[in-house]
Amino acid sequence: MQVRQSIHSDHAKQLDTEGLRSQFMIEKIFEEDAYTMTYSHIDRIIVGGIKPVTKAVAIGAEVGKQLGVSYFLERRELGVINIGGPGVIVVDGKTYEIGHQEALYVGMGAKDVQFTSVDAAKPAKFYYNSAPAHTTYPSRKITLAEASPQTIGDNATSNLRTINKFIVPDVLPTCQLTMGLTKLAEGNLWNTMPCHTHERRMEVYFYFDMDEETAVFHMMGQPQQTRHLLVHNEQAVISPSWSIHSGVGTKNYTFIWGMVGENQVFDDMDHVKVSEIR
Ligand SMILES: O=C(O)C(=O)C[C@H](O)C(=O)CO
Ligand SMILES: [Zn+2]
Repeated sequence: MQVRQSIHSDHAKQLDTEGLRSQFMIEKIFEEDAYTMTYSHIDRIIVGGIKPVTKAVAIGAEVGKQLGVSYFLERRELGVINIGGPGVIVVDGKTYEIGHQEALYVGMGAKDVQFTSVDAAKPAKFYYNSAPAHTTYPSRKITLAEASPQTIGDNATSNLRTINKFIVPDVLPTCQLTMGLTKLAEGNLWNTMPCHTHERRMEVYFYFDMDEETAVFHMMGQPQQTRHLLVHNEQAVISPSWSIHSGVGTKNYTFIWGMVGENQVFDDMDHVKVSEIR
């Protein structure tokens, strides 16, 4: 498990490229037949990927020890979105078939969660976020059709995109976690511009569906102290509450956003005018 401490905006604005990358980027999300796990002190979100190829993968008791509990989800909830081939998740004996771009919410208290791929030649890639929880809400699969899609932006501003809200209060109850998947239309490059902050929630962006020789310039920092991070395929960025989170790609791409914090109101954003960004 990698641990990232919270970071103050006054500290962040002093950092060079390597400093920014080591604080905010998660460069490797998927490893074959294993899980990865990054624990951020910012709202105590956990971020990672699970890629079973030849065997089932579970987040086992070893993590319970690091979290000070006896198993991973003893005091946590989990959101998973599969960006790979068809997969299966078994939660305490109950089987969920999770296809490409389908999601599973797992409520607090699930003891045994096993991840497998249906076809080793097209392995599932389960990207996940986990947040501290106070009660158990029912585990549930969410399909893309159920994910409350919203198409916004415009070709003229190169930001036409569809936001698929998988894990939001309109779809199912959770303690604090919200997650969704935003897909940019072909020829469109900008996400979340005009940009925003939300002091009440942190957010993690995970970029994927990117070709080898493409990149996203992810914008971060306070609105008048912006910096950028160069992101390649299947890399994630931790965005503290004080930071904008927006990006422009050299080609269209898809990303998963996950939020944890004070409220779950998707539209509760403090928008920043483009003319006011520095
Ligand atoms: O494309 C977008 O705009 C988004 O996906 C926005 C994120 O979901 C977000 O920042 C929510 O606060
Ligand atoms: Zn946001």
